[in-house]
Amino acid sequence: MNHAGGPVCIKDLETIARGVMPSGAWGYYDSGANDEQTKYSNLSAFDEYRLHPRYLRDVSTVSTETTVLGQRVKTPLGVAPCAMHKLAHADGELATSRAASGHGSIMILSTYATASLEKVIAEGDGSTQYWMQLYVYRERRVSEAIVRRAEKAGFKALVLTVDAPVLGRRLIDARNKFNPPDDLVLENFAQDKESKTFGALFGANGDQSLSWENGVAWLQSITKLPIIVKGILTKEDTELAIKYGCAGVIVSNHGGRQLDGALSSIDALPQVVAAAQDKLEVYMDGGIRRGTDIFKALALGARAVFVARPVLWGLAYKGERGVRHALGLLQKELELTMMLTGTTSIEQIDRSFVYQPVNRWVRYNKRGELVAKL
Ligand SMILES: Cc1cc2nc3c(=O)[nH]c(=O)nc-3n(C[C@H](O)[C@H](O)[C@H](O)COP(=O)(O)O)c2cc1C
Ligand SMILES: O=C(O)C(=O)c1ccccc1
Repeated sequence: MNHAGGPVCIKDLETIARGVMPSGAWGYYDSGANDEQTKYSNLSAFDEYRLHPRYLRDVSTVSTETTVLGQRVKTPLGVAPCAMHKLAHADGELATSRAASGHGSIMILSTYATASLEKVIAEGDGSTQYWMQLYVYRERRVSEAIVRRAEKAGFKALVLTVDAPVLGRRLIDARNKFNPPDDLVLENFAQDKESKTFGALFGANGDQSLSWENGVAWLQSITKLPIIVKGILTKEDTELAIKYGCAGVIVSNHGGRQLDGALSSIDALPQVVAAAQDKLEVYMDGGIRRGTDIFKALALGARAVFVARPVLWGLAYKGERGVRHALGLLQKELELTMMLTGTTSIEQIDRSFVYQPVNRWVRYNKRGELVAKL
C-alpha cells in the first residue's frame, strides 16, 4: 500500500503501525484472546447494521457537540484506557493526552499507564474530561491511593474495569513470551521488576474475589466521584449497575482480549440501553474504525464511544501528531456520515437511522479480509 500522502483511514494507520512496531509489542496491542472470535466479531458486527439516510434536510452546518456526565464535550468520541502507551512511542500517554485535549472529548487513563496521572492531566487544556480507569487490588490501600490522587488531580470520574478478574489468554503473547520491557515504568503505583510481569499484575495484585459489594459499593463508600463500570455486556449487570448507583456503564469486551466468544460490543449495546432506561449513561467501545461505526453506536443508544487500538496505531505512527491524525480521521468521518444521513446534531441520531441486522451475511476471516457468508 502507498502511504506517501499520509494515512487516509484507520486501516492505513494499522498497516503503518504494524510495520514500525517491534513484533512483541505489536503482538500485545493487536492480540485478542484464544481464537480471536470476539476481536473479529467486534468489527464484522458493525457491517451487519445498515444505514437509513434521510435527504433534503439542510446539512450545511453540523455539530457533534453533546454532553457526557452533564458536561459539554465537542464530540462523543473519546480515548479508551490502554496500558503502556510507551510501547508505541517514547512520549507515551503525555502525547496521547495532548492530542486528546485538542480533540475536546474524554480521555480515560489506564491504571497501567507509563506516565503518572498527574503529568497526564497536566497536558490537558481544560476542554477535555479525564477519567481514571481502575483495577481494584486485593490491597485496597493501593487502589484508594490512586483514587485520592485522581480526585486531587482533577479527574472527573472513575472507570472500574470488571471484565479482567484474570487476564485473558492471548496466544501471540504466549508464543512471544511477551512481558513489559524492563525500562517501562508503570508510574501510577510502586512496583518492582518481578511484580511487573502480566502474571503478577493480575495474579498477585489483582483481586479475584471482587464483587458488586466489595468492589463497587466499597468504591462508592470512599469517593464522591461518579463511578462508571467498564466491561458490561448484559441487561442483568446493567440493572445491578443501576442498583449500585453507578453513573454509567461502558459496553465492552475489552477489545476481544478477555473472554473469547463473548458477544460483540455493538450487538450487546441495545439490551444494555434498554435496561438502562435513562437511569445511567451508556457508552461503548470495541471495533470502532469508521465514522459510520460511531454513528451506528450512537443510533443504537450510546451516549459516547471510545477507541483504543486506533489511538495506539496513531501513536506508533507519529506520537502526538499521529494520535491527532487518528482522532481527526474518525471525527471527519463522523461529520461526513451525519451530513450524508441528514443529521446535523447528535440528538437527532436515533434508531430510525439503522436497519436491524436480520441478514448476518458479512464476515471477516482470520486475516481480517472481508468474506461474504450465505
Ligand atoms: C493494548 C491494549 C491495552 C489495554 N489496556 C487496558 C487497560 O489497562 N484497562 C482497561 O480497562 N482496558 C484496557 N484495554 C481495553 C480497551 O480499553 C478497550 O476496551 C478495547 O480495546 C476497545 O476496543 P478497540 O481496541 O477495538 O477500540 C486495552 C486494550 C488494548 C488493545
Ligand atoms: O492488555 C490488556 O488488555 C490489559 O488490560 C492489561 C493491562 C496491563 C497489563 C496486562 C494487560
